[in-house]
Amino acid sequence: MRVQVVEHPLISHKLTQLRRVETASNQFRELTRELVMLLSYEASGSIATEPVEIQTPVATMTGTQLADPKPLVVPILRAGLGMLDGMTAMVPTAEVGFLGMARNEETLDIITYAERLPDDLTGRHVFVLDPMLATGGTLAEAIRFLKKANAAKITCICLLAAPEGIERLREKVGDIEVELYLAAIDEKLNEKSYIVPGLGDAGDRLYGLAQ
Ligand SMILES: O=P(O)(O)OC[C@H]1O[C@H](OP(=O)(O)OP(=O)(O)O)[C@H](O)[C@@H]1O
Ligand SMILES: O=c1cc[nH]c(=O)[nH]1
Ligand SMILES: [Mg+2]
Repeated sequence: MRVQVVEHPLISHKLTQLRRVETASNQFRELTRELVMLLSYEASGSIATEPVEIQTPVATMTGTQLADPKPLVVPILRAGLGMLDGMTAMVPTAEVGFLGMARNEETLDIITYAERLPDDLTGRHVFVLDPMLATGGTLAEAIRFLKKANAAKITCICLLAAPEGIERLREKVGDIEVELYLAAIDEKLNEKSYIVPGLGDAGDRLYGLAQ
């Protein structure tokens, strides 16, 4: 698994604003959208393209377009939904599938309450969106679904990760090609498996209420 922290002054600035406890939900949503647009520029660097003949007002030329099969973007509900808009703005041909997952805050078990993915992902490049990689349980379970459907390549975009979660994910993903793009790797998990210093519960901060 390849892990890349995307370093850029705008990402650092916006992430710092996002972390602040006083940042309200509407601002949190806008910052999330902007951060995903910046991260997706790097994360989509290996997306497949093909040549296309076009006519400009002056001449014909061979240009470039995103190739088929179309990339699939999969936000993990709830919090990943806050990243969808920024991603589809940047990757206009993308199709969208959904995974609804919640971690039981006592046992840390993952409950999958919604799954709307194509049955067959053979040859498809899948982008998974979830702002937080804490213990790694949620992302590992999402990758298991995508592997089962035969995805060719999986690129995960997260805002924050804990080192413990990255290690767990590394052990779990096995032989499939997985990339992980992040705005930052934080210090650790606390006793409730929240990322420290983190930004709190991303879903609650985006949508303003508890599950
Ligand atoms: O790495 P893990 O330990 O599995 O934790 C990370 C998960 O926790 C959060 O979702 P949550 O379960 O709070 O659901 P929500 O998005 O509905 O708030 C977050 O968005 C990840 O999906
Ligand atoms: O810090 C954390 C850990 C899990 N889920 C979150 O939203 N935040
Ligand atoms: Mg939550």
